[in-house]
Amino acid sequence: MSVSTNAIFKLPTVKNEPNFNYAPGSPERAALKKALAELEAAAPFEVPAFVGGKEVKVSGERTEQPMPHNHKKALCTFGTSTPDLASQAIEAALAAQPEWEAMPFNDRAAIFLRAADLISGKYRAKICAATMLGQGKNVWQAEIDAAAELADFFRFGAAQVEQLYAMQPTENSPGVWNRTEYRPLEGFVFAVTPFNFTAIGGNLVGAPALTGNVLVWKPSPMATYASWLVFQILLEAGLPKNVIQFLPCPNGDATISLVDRVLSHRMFAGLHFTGSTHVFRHLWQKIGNNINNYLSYPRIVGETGGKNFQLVHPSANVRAAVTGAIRGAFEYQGQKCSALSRLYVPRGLWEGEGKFKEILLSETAKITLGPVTEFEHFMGPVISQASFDKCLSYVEKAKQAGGEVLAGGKGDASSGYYVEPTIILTKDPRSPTMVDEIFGPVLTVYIYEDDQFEETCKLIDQTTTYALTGCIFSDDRAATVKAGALLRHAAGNYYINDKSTGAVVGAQPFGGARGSGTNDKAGSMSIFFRFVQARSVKESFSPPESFPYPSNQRD
Ligand SMILES: NC(=O)c1ccc[n+]([C@@H]2O[C@H](COP(=O)([O-])OP(=O)(O)OC[C@H]3O[C@@H](n4cnc5c(N)ncnc54)[C@H](O)[C@@H]3O)[C@@H](O)[C@H]2O)c1
Ligand SMILES: N[C@@H](CCC=O)C(=O)O
Repeated sequence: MSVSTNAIFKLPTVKNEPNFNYAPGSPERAALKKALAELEAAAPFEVPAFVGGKEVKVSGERTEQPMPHNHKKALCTFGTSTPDLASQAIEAALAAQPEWEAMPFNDRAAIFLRAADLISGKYRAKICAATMLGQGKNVWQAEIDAAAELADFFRFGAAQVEQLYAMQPTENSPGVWNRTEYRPLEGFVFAVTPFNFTAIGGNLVGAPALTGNVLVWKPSPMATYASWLVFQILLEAGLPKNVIQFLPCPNGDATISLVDRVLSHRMFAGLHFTGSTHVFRHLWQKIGNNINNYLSYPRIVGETGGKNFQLVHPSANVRAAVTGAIRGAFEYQGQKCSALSRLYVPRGLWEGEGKFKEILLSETAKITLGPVTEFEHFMGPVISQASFDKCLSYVEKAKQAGGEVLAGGKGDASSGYYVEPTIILTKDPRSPTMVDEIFGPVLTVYIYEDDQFEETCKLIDQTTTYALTGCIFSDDRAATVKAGALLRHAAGNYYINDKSTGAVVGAQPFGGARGSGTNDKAGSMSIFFRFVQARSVKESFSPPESFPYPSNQRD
């Protein structure tokens, strides 16, 4: 319920956005093909910065966001937002704050509900097409991200903030009314967003804005166009033009200077980050170094890397476990933070006719790689040359560590950044590809002895610094219970007889602990606590008019 001047409103009930399936002949498939053709024909788009309610053409060298499946062609170009522009952006955001935080919640919520409808309706094909061309997703991966998850973040976000605001003190002594007011943070929030999910970019700005915060948004250079579209949709939905400032910037020195300027501002009130662990730690250190400059202690929210596991128990349904492994490791080319990259299989299930290895390899051999515009491919390109090189360098590292390449291991970056779905068998459970986040389609398998199940759980728990996602396939309830306990701290999102990826807003709040982030659970009410400053208000209807207490009276 939300309070306006003359009524208490109740938000409409929200539901997860149903997925389109894009089957041949379906209207959504035709609409998507049309959107892809239109974007390809019109690209490269020029994406400006947006500061103080206006587009700003940034002068100087322009950077391209290439299409990963056809990297000679750019989807968009953008300039380099400078530290001075960042300073202007902060002042513009701060100037917008009083009006935005004073807007009744139901009106803020209505903007995000309307944006969700624009995403799932009018702009569905366009935002999916932009995510496919710019971030190298196939149709299904774009649909579950840019259409469904983004709409879910905005709709569930509104409902979760409504729930948060409804959390009120339960105790009121006679003549007293106690209330809690959830104020936005005093200052601005800085959102630094990753390339791999259009929805995450939207949520990193959307969650703080829903709770009345103003923002400076530095999108990923590799997702600039889709981020710009999300921003345009929010404006069309009625977001006041100066609540979010949009600052595109290439990686490297330019980003470092921009970030330094933003993080040294006295009114910096919160960081909403998703990306790699090392960048997050670096930002945290900078914030620590500036701690004496700030008006308040900034809220630091960061969801970061993973080295996600799948544990197969000897009782497991092998076909289900293989399917979980293939989808978990190779969908979106292993570029989900939740992607599977270390697989533990018991020796008794591994080798032989109809066993795990045979099914895994024969199914993987059916995967085709190709341009995102050819809908039949299960896999597409990785995001960049750097990612391509990283994947192949890890294949070499695995070989040097004694690993055997069972499938893939090669790539071709001549037209798009294609890395084959790669499966490595290792005898060393702490070899580099079992420990480091690669963020590509490289899966390493370790075979454990069937009677070493508990030891293997402990090994999984202690192998990496990450604790993002993990799953177990088991049809033995006692083993499932045992693993659940031994792996309690090894993953923030844990799945039983399901793959390690695919968390849904409202259903599986997302985030990991240890080196994987602050685990503030995107997609749940918890995240909104980080972007409010509660104020407790006590109102006395009959305040006392003399100071002594009864205990002060003489006997
Ligand atoms: N845990 C999660 O929920 C989650 C979700 C998605 C992605 N991720 C993680 O994100 C990573 C992949 O995304 P990415 O490649 O965009 O990550 P990244 O860390 O390279 O970039 C993230 C953001 O930080 C910016 N950035 C890069 N270097 C910077 C620096 N020195 N100073 C300040 N900002 C800098 C980038 O421009 C981008 O906006 C993976 O590690 C993945 O696991 C985690
Ligand atoms: N929420 C997504 C992962 C987002 C990270 O990249 C999943 O659960 O697969």
